[in-house]
Amino acid sequence: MIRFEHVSKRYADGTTAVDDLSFEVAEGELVTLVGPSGCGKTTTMKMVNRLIEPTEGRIFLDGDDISTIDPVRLRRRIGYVIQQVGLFPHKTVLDNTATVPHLLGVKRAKARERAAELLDLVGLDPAVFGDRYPEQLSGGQRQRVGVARALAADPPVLLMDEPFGAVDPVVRDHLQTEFLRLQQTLGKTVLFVTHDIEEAVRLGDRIAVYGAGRIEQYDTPSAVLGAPATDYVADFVGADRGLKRLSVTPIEEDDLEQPPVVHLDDPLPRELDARWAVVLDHENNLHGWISAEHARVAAKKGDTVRDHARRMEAWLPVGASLKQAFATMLQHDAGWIAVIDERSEGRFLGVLTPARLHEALRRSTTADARDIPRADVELETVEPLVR
Ligand SMILES: Nc1ncnc2c1ncn2[C@@H]1O[C@H](COP(=O)(O)OP(=O)(O)OP(=O)(O)O)[C@@H](O)[C@H]1O
Repeated sequence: MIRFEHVSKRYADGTTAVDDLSFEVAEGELVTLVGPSGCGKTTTMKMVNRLIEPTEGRIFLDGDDISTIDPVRLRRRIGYVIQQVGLFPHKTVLDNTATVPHLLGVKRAKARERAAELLDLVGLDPAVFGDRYPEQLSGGQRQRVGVARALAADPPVLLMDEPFGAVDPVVRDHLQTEFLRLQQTLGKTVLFVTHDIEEAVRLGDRIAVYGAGRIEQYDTPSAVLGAPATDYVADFVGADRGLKRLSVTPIEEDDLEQPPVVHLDDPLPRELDARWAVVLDHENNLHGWISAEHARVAAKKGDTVRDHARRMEAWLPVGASLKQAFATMLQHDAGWIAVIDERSEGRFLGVLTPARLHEALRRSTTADARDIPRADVELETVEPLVR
């Protein structure tokens, strides 16, 4: 979708901002450009919508050499979101969002209707926010309007230059989550500039790690964290890259253990093979859990599992990250968490234990380019604890 071929940019004062850059972004892919200040990320991005012209090389959009496309027409195919959102202060939120389609000839009423849909999509109720002016919004809300406005003409490509850079970490986290959700439905081709490796890892299908004017590594978050190509990349992603890998490694079905299972309407078991069992309903959806000790001591004649099952607090859908799994274990002080299939209304798939979590983390980096020796000592497996 976007292809850079030997692109360089040298400014008049002799600064080489970008040096012989070649890379490709596939259709529907979200690529984050990450690196320290001044390494050429913004220059790279602005060359795509021709706000900056390269000194050498060519850039293709959907097979077309962009130097042959009129810049105004080119920019209609490309949404642009920047940190200083640049909303028109004298226009309402709705009119700000409707501006581009209206300029492109869409009737005003139709453009406003579409704008309302988009505001809804980015989490702003048009009935509440539509008539406000930009100064009546929080920083996070302004950024949302910026994203809605960039999407208004439904461009296939989005360029986003530190769009969430000016808001506090909590709002930023929300905006990232919302944007990922949005991207799942929209499937735009996105170039996203950030200097924050956490953000790059969280959002990117692939990450381009920049050194001065060059890409040092272009790969998936898991590969960049698990096998940094150079010492520079290893330093940039940080000594805690192992921890960061937790957030990009999903829980898979193969990671799960199968504990004893009982059903809601079963008679209460007198004996269990373990200290607890998972309780399922008649469709094998997760209901809760039951402790063997409790079942043995508290049971009265004729009790069923339903009378003694406890709610399951610690659970996650398959595909959630190992970081979420770890956080959930800590939050609920649980030695294991249940994993369900959300697509089939909560069918129980198995449980993730700390030992399995460790194995999954290993799986995420089968090869470590820097050959850091692994600790091959297995700890005694501790029996899972359930409170
Ligand atoms: N108009 C210009 N004239 C001369 N040098 C420039 C110009 N614009 C940018 N540069 C230089 O080009 C280099 C790359 O700048 P660029 O804005 O692409 O970096 P960046 O990685 O986006 O940085 P930041 O994260 O700080 O925004 C920097 O050294 C910058 O000083």
